[in-house]
Amino acid sequence: PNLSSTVAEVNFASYILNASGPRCTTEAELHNLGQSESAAIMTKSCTLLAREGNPEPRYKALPQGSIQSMGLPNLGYKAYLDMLPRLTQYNKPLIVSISGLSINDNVEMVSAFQKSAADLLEVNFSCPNVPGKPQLGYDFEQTDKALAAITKFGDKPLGIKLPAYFDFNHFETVANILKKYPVKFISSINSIGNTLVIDPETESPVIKPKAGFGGLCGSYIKPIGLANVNAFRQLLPKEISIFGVGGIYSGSDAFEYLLAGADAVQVATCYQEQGTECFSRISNELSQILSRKNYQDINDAKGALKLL
Ligand SMILES: O=C(O)c1[nH]c(=O)[nH]c(=O)c1Cl
Repeated sequence: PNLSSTVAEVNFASYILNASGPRCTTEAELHNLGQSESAAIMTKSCTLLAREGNPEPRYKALPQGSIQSMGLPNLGYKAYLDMLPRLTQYNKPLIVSISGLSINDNVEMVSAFQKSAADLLEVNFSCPNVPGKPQLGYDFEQTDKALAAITKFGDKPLGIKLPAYFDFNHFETVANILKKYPVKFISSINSIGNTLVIDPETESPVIKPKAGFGGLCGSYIKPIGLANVNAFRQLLPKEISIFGVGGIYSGSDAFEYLLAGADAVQVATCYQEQGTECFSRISNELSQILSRKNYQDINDAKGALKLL
């Protein structure tokens, strides 16, 4: 069956792409993604200047996912501006993730990438791991202010990477803010911020930064990602596309996001743990599920969740 998707009016050859974060910081990693079955090349969230990130250990694989507090390690936005033209050879959408530490930083970077080889801009409102920096997406006033500032210019599709919400009032408040601006997509969800994993043997947290508080990823958070995708699908106009993220390891996980209404899905932890083979495997598994269930096309199953 046909797995191709249109997200924010940009065509993707398949439904499965990499999420910002794992294995997408260096140019070599991005060329590797270009040569893989990932439907796009998505970069690690970038900041104005290069960053080392948080002290290690800052990533810990867990039985059903991971906990991490990387602290936005990246090469700085100018490095990504410079390498983008060398990544167009793979003929797949280039998505730049931008995570400024202030609204001014976001304005400077968004305006630069609006004039770049990027196809889509994903602005990260949900990094939970910079000490002293709250997640923008949990401050509705700042979210509104930031959107007003970064959507002022350029015609490349701009979207927002959102944190998880857990309350219908929050879904509605955020959806109403998004509808005020020319936002073309959302990516939902980011890791669940500020969780704590303790090792009873060492009697310590499993990661060093922020006294062990870090973003929870992987299978643990799939039910939260599905709920956020489905809630925003119902609250947002169809003109706003939705990337589903959170705990996708298999074609079945991807199919659940499809039923919830996702236009395409991003894979993070599974890509971190398994490498680029995950994209073709997950695509093939999804294709088999669609065949078995007699769906000819992704769009026949999109948002087709059958309530009890
Ligand atoms: O610590 C990180 O770099 C990080 N980690 C996350 O789980 N989400 C993010 O958006 C970022 Cl920017």
